[in-house]
Amino acid sequence: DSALQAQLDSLRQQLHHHAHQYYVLDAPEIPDAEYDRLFQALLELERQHPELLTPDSPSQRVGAAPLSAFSQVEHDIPMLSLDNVFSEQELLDFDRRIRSRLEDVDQLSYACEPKLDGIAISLRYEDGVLVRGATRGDGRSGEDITQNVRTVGSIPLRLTGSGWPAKLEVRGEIYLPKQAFEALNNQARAEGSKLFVNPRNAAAGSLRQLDSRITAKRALEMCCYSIAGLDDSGLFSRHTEGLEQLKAWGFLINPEMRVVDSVDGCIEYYRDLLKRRDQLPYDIDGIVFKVNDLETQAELGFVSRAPRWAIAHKFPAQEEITT
Ligand SMILES: Cc1ccc2cc(C(N)=O)cc(O)c2n1
Repeated sequence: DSALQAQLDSLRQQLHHHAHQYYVLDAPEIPDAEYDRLFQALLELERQHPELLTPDSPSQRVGAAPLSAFSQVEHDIPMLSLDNVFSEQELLDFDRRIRSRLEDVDQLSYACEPKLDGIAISLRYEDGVLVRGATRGDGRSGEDITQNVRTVGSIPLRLTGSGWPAKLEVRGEIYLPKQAFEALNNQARAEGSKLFVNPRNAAAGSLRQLDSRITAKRALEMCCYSIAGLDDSGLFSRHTEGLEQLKAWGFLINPEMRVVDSVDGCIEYYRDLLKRRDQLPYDIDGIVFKVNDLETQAELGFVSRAPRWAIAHKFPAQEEITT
C-alpha cells in the first residue's frame, strides 16, 4: 500500500543521505546508533515485504550468496592507460610536445591530481542506478566485480540530484586508506593469517573475494577521476567541470584536485605533493596531469592507448616498508 511504500522510500532516502555524509563528505550528521536504528527498521520492513525490495536499497550493499567465479565483461569505452615521466625535464618535454602540436596555444591549463595507488575500476549506471562494476583488466575487458563494488561506502548505489544520461560510465580508483591497511595487518598478525605487503595489494585482494561479505569488512574507498566518453558527450568543455558534476551526483572526488595554468604550476604542484606524500591518508605513486580543455584533448588524441593529453609523473619508489 502507498503508506508502506512511502515509509520505505523515506527510510531509503535518509540512509542514502547519511551514507553520503559519512563515506563521501566525511561529515556524519547523526550518531552511528541512529544510523543503525534506521537501517534495522529498513531491514525489518523489507523482510516483511520482500516484493518491495529494490537493487538500489541501502540494504543491498552486501551481496547475496558468494560467487563461484567472476565473469569477463567488455568496456564499452576502453579504459585508458597513462604514459609516465620520471623527471621534471621530461614533464617540460611533455608540455613542449603538446604546445608544438597545437596552433594558437596561449593558455594551456592542466588539471592536477594525486595518482592513487589502488585498482582502476569502471562503474556503470543506468537511469541513475548502479548496475555494474568492473576492473580495468587489459583496458578493453575486465572482471565483473559488481557485488564487491557495491560494498564500498563511497560508491553511490543511486545518483543524487539530476541531469545524468540514461547510461553513465564513471572511472576511478578503489584503494585502501593507510589506517585501514594498518588495522587489517594488525588483525592478520593477531590471527596469524597472511599479511598484505602494501595497501594496493590489500585492495586488490579485497576486490578478488568471491564472498562480498569479506569485501564489505575491508573499509575500501573510491575516488572517481573521469566520466567515460566525456570529450564527445558535449556536456562540458573542461575535464574539471565533469569532476564537479560527479561530485554533485554523489561521487568522491579527490580533494587535492587543482587546476594550474602552466607547466610551472604542474612542477610546483608535484613538489608540494611529494613533500606531503607521507602525511596523506592514502598511498600515491605520482601525480596525474591532464590538459583541462576537452576540445584540446580531442585535438591531441592518443598514441596507441595512452592519451597525448595526459601524463603520470611518478615519484621515486618509496623505500620498502618492512612490516
Ligand atoms: C585517463 C586516466 C587513466 C588512469 C588514471 C589513474 C588515476 C589514479 N590512479 O589515481 C587517476 C587518473 O586521473 C587517471 N586517468
